[in-house]
Amino acid sequence: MSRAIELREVSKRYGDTYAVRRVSLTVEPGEFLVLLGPSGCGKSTVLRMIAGLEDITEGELLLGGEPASDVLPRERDIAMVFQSFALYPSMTTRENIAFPLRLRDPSTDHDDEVRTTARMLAIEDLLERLPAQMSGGERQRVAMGRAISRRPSVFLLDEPLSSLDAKLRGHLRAEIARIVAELGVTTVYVTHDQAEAMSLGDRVAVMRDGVLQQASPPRELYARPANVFVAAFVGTPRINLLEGVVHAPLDGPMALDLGRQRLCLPQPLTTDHQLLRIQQGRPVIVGLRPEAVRIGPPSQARPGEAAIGGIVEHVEYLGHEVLVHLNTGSRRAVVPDLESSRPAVDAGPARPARRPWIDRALHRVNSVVVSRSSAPGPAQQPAAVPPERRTTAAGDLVLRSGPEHRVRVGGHVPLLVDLERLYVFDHTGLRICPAPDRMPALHT
Ligand SMILES: Nc1ncnc2c1ncn2[C@@H]1O[C@H](COP(=O)(O)OP(=O)(O)OP(=O)(O)O)[C@@H](O)[C@H]1O
Repeated sequence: MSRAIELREVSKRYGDTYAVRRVSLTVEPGEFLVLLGPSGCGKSTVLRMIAGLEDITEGELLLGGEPASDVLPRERDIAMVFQSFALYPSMTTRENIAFPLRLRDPSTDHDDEVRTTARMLAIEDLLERLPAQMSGGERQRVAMGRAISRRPSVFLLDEPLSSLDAKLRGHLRAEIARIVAELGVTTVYVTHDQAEAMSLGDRVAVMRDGVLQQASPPRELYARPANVFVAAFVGTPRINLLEGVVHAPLDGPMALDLGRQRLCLPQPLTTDHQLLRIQQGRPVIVGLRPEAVRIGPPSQARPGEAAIGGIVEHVEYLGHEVLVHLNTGSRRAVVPDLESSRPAVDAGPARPARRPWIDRALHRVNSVVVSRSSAPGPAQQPAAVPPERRTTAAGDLVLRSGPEHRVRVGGHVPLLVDLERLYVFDHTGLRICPAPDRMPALHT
């Protein structure tokens, strides 16, 4: 039987510091929920509170609809697997898997249950081995076997794959998805690896600094991130985030100023774009996923695409695709918490400050583009990101392209931006385009 897990306004405080703040979240019976976030955001603490290994400072936990905050860990019918495979070194696989069963019922022979579990995990040929005689991946399978052998109603996994190499991680990830689906048990899985989270979870709950940011199915998380942090944490390469200013004159087309270039919003305006009008003159963060920008001249623009230009700074050939790093003369918006935990994707080796040829080339691009769209004056420069956090790294935009595109470092390329895939976040980081499902009240 699997049970629902419900956290109601749950907080955890260590001394004066909150590790988890007012998290409310329900995991439905049989659901696979992934807790995702950077190191130190409180994921493991949430898991440990569900398991009863940490007391809840404020709020309430319910298991299967029953208050459980004060229930002893061993009475919660929960199994947990940690990053480090907690196996008894002197016990064989068979004995390790049988151990929790023997604890519950010492008088019975549990061989059938052990065999069923071993078959499910494809470790039947390891039953007589000791942990020291197995690889990391095999040991982690045995640890899972031990956790699931007594068929818990809730299964908690804390970064179970993080100490394994990439190939094994990919393989075991698929195995975990299969096993959990087969068991049909309510599962909470902690990771800081967004690809792992997106591929495993029925829903992914993103945390930052102890606070739950959004809990949604993976597709929704990617397509409709609630805020700039979620947008940036999910997706590889990371979404391009640029400082911008909304330009919405009463008598002309609306646009987003990106420093030296401007994205003109296509007419007639979509409802989402119309709603940006109230941000006139305000600094915003413009988000463009790498697949929302393509190389192409203005003459090839499809409806809904806007033309800009950029200088190629770095090209990553990945075989099936090419990532092109460009300098468009915009400023990258920096999202605190992300920069240290997840480095900008494959931006290549650290480079010195902008090279002279880039300045010359940018001057050429900008003199063309700016003449089309009167550059914003200093008063219009966005202040969304404090100057001390602004990055001086060259290259502000990454686009994903087919391997057939051959671009030259230092070359100027025309770009087409799909404005149907445009994201805009306000100065607090909340998504305002596409408009949020629940619009905030207007303050007059
Ligand atoms: N026993 C403790 N005493 C004091 N602070 C703690 C304790 N345990 C955790 N913390 C703090 O609580 C915060 C959340 O920790 P937690 O382990 O839940 O984060 P996490 O998201 O799981 O990180 P990681 O991915 O690195 O494991 C961190 O700032 C951590 O330093």
